[in-house]
Amino acid sequence: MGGVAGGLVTQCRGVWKAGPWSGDTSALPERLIGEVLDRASGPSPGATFSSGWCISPIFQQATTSALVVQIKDSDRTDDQIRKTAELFAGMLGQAMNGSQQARRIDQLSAVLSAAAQWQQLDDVEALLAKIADTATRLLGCERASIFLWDRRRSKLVGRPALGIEDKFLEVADDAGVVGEVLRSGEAKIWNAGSDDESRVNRRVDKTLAFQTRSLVAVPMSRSQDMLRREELIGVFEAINRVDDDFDDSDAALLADLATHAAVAIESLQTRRRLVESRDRLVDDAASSTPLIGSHASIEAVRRSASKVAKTDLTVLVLGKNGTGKEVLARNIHYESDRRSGPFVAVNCAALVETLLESELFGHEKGAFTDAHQTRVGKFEMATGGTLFLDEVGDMSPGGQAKLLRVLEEKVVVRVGGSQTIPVDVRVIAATNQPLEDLIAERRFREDLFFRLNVVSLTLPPLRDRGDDVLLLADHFLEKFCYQIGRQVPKWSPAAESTLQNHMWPGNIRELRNTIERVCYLTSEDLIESEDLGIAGTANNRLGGTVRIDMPIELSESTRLFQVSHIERAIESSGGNMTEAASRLGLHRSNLYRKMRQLGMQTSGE
Ligand SMILES: Nc1ncnc2c1ncn2[C@@H]1O[C@H](COP(=O)(O)OP(=O)(O)OP(=O)(O)O)[C@@H](O)[C@H]1O
Repeated sequence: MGGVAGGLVTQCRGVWKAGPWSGDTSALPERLIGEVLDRASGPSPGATFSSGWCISPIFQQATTSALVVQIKDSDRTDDQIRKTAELFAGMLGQAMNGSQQARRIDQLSAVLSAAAQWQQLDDVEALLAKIADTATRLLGCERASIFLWDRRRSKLVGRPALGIEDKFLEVADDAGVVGEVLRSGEAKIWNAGSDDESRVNRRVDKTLAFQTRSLVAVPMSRSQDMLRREELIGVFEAINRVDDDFDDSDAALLADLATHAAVAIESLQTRRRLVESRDRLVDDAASSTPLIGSHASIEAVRRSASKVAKTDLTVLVLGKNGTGKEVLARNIHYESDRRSGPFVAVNCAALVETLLESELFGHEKGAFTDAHQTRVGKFEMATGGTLFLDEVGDMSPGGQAKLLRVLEEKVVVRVGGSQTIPVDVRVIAATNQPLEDLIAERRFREDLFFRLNVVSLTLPPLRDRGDDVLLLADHFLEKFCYQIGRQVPKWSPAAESTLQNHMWPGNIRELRNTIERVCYLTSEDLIESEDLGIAGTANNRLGGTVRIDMPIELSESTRLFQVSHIERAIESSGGNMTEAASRLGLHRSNLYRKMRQLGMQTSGE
């Protein structure tokens, strides 16, 4: 074309920049270029000649450029020069658009792959550091920082702290460029030299011994709508682009990162809150079933339970009714790695044979007449946790065969279904019956016994636990008094010796029920022996009436009578529920139902 200087000129935030450029740039006709571009319209505007320059505009998605050539001593006609300039401008525009698009695609895929990695982190500090790291790399800048908004204190808390180890930086939420972003909900760019110096919070630079030359900051929000202030969670800032000033394409890239970063931060915080509240619930549940007792036999059981808790072995807990088999099973569960999973208890004796199968393994809709809905069984419910099978010795032969299969294959098939469902469950079984005798009588499968009896723990009867009776009595007294808001009374020496001398055929459950009754029915500061209402005391309930200090309604006294009557039957049957039920003229499962109706504690619930 005969030009002596020329090349590409691009407008960057109001300033013209030449590059690539051949020749001297000092004479760049900035005003003329601006005028030509202001006038130009359409996708391929023609070239303009003026004052010895040929200017051919190039419009792209994000930037405005022009091919600019100084014309001197050309032997070509104006028309030839114009056509050539337009041809080159068109080609350049296409090439630039293509490379811009390719760069954008590269950036977006880098953002997506970074965001996928962020989702896997479960530590907030590590996540923020990783996000800042990604931004620094993708924007080619020196630092990136996330300012989380502490609305209550009107502060923006910078994390990670712009390069200072183990510290964080706090600024007022209306200061500097980040403050502007928070106020407007819009991206802001600041470049030294071309932008107003007073916009930058230099106090931060001083604190960090750092020199900010350029920065871009975008809002971070839970919603796509950045103007919804209530959804803003902070500001994402990148500082000092290494090779250039920041421009709109950097702001767009940072905004993409900010969208994904906000989602990752929010979901991690939600996950953390959920985990914290779950842990609190688990801790509450664990502390609500303490294994009280310091007798040597209990200490030994406690030690073995702690050891076995760390494994996934099946445990068989042996002991008479009410000795605390379920409490021990819960303790093993809460000491194990499965503690955040469910603890599901099933009383095998409380269910008739036909129901037990569907209770344990679930059933499909229509499997039998009453199966109106598909129902998940206890095995499935306990997945990830522990299944406590109480009174396993009372299981029917059919139930035993199915249980054995599940323990061996670790899959269940719902009643009426054909699909096998994998279950990851630790089984703790318990019984008050001598399983060896049941095996000899062919009432319990030997192979199932060996499956269950991998580790066995035996709980002694309460009468063999010495001073544990008093420890447990104090524990229950405090618990029930707390429940009804009553000052904790004291035991008279005679009451203490009655507690210690009683045989406790119903074991800890009987003790618990006795103390509960005492708490509700007496009001004195001192509990006398006869208040206990147990066999051998002057005014016991076996011999006559329970002493009641407080006036109570007829329905309540009827309930108490029934409770007392059932307890008496259980006690005099030595805790054997089948025998107690037959003494009361009830089927065993009906006795359990009645006990539940009366608010009595039955195990396996
Ligand atoms: N060591 C203990 N510390 C505190 N409370 C206990 C302890 N052992 C048992 N209990 C309480 O005694 C009652 C009976 O305990 P649990 O149900 O665990 O006995 P069990 O042996 O499983 O009874 P069953 O044989 O009838 O199923 C419950 O109220 C339980 O909270």
